[in-house]
Amino acid sequence: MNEPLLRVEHIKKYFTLPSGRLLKAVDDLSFSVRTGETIGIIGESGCGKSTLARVLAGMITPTAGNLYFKGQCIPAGKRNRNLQRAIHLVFQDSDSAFDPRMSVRESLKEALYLSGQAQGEDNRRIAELLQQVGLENRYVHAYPSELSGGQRQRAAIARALATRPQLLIADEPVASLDVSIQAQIINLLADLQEQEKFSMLFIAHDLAVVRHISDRTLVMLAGKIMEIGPTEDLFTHPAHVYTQLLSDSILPAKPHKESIAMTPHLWGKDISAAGCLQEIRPGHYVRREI
Ligand SMILES: Nc1ncnc2c1ncn2[C@@H]1O[C@H](COP(=O)(O)OP(=O)(O)OP(=O)(O)O)[C@@H](O)[C@H]1O
Repeated sequence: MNEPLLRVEHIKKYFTLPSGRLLKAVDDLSFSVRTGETIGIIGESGCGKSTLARVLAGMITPTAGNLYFKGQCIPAGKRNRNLQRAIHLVFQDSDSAFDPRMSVRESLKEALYLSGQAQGEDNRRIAELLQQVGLENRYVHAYPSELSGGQRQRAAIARALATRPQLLIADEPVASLDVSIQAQIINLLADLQEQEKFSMLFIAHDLAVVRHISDRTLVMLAGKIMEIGPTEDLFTHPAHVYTQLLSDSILPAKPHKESIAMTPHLWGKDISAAGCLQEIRPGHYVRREI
């Protein structure tokens, strides 16, 4: 069997809060990302999606666990430039993703430089990137504040593409955009993935979008995987009670802070507690109590 692009093995990320309490934001996650596939990651606010994204993108060091990129172990906190180029994160808030003092051209140039691409090629490559993301060339000298939210997100995607990533992690990439623009950006990401053949982790609260764009879907609760499987199978026959609640929209997409800690205890027992993932259908795993 082919080695997956990325193998995530028993990754944990714990934070020590000022009160001294240990917050298990990501708690022993294991899964693989295959070349060219999109995995949607869903789960209510605070379940650890962004923390997982930041660990995978090398922005924070995991408390424990291992990552393997194309079979090679990536030592925690020791990411080289090749890997930084290979895994790229696109945030929800494209505003803060840019240096406000740098024009679109300067940001793209910097990304090309950091990814070690030939400098004489800059102008051609920048024009090509802007065209790929549907941003008119006249915006090349614009500053982030001069762009609309949708244009800024296109520029952020162009910058991600500049490094020719093999894995793009999109963390709520359309959440801050007008509804009318959201579909454009989603379709853009899907088209680019088709062209460039990168793998994608797509984090979103909007289940319809995840269902539309993902080959497989991973459901998180309290830092753990509750269910992972082929998207259509998972949405049509959700096997974990939490997935059923999410897909029936019984749980609000963005719950109040107080309800976050409540959810695992909805039925008087902790549905995210111990247990292990069991395969119920080919490639479809569900957390079951031991
Ligand atoms: N640097 C940090 N220090 C302490 N706690 C943190 C830190 N970063 C995240 N957390 C906590 O870890 C938990 C998971 O946060 P995370 O942002 O990963 O959730 P999320 O599922 O992405 O939420 P959302 O959907 O609202 O973006 C939350 O309780 C959050 O408050």
